[in-house]
Amino acid sequence: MKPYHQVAIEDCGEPLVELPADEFARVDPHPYAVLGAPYGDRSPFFVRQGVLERLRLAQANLQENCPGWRIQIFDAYRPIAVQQFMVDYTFQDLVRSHGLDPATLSEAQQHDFWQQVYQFWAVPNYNPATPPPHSTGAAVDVTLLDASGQPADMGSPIDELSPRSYPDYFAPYADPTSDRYDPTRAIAHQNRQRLATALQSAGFCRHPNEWWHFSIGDQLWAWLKTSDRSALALSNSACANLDDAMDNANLRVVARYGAV
Ligand SMILES: C[C@@H](N)C(=O)N[C@H](C)C(=O)O
Ligand SMILES: [Zn+2]
Repeated sequence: MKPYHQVAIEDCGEPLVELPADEFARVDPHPYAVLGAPYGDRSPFFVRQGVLERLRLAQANLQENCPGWRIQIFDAYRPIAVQQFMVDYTFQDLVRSHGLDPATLSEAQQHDFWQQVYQFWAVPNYNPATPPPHSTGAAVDVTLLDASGQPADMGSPIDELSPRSYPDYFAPYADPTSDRYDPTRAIAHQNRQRLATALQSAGFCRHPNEWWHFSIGDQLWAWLKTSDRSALALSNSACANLDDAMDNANLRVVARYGAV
């Protein structure tokens, strides 16, 4: 259990809709589908209706600051069976990358490797009170394409199990007055900030360990909102939109999207 699983869920019933290919760039072929992840008749490029609207806003925000740049969708909706497949795949891949056989690990080794996996991946939990973020249709893994359509340098690939994935990992190298200044790493930091500014100004929250993972309306989002003291000072208005989904009268926060 993560702390954000304590947040209550009241599914608002918004449908899953496909991210229009003419509006949002996609990573193609889809990296998990290529591995054989069991999507059935669902596409990974679906989100809840309200999340699509916020992504449109995020891309417009991005293009105000960086004309011609686009959000590229790496992953969005993920059935729980796909979450299970990817968690198992990541565990096996990690173990093998250490020259070990997953079938012959000691208990201590298994524990250590699973901890590394779950620092970045959510548990494939079928309990409707604690769904994995992507299984709610509220979470997206995204990066940027620059004005020439090339992937922006973000400093490390999506899904890398390493500290380089932490959003501010390159911040110490980005200050031109510091001895540690490094122009290449500074660009990666700037691009991560561009991405975060675009998404956050549209209402998304970023995963604390992953520069690419953003969500709105799920349990992690609601939990991060309660940690934000300024959010608690919002007026007690009706739940007209996602930002107002917090019930400020008793400081309780409700996630709007359950697993679909
Ligand atoms: C690892 C990454 N692709 C991801 O989506 N992580 C989050 C936390 C998840 O599994 O929901
Ligand atoms: Zn994610």
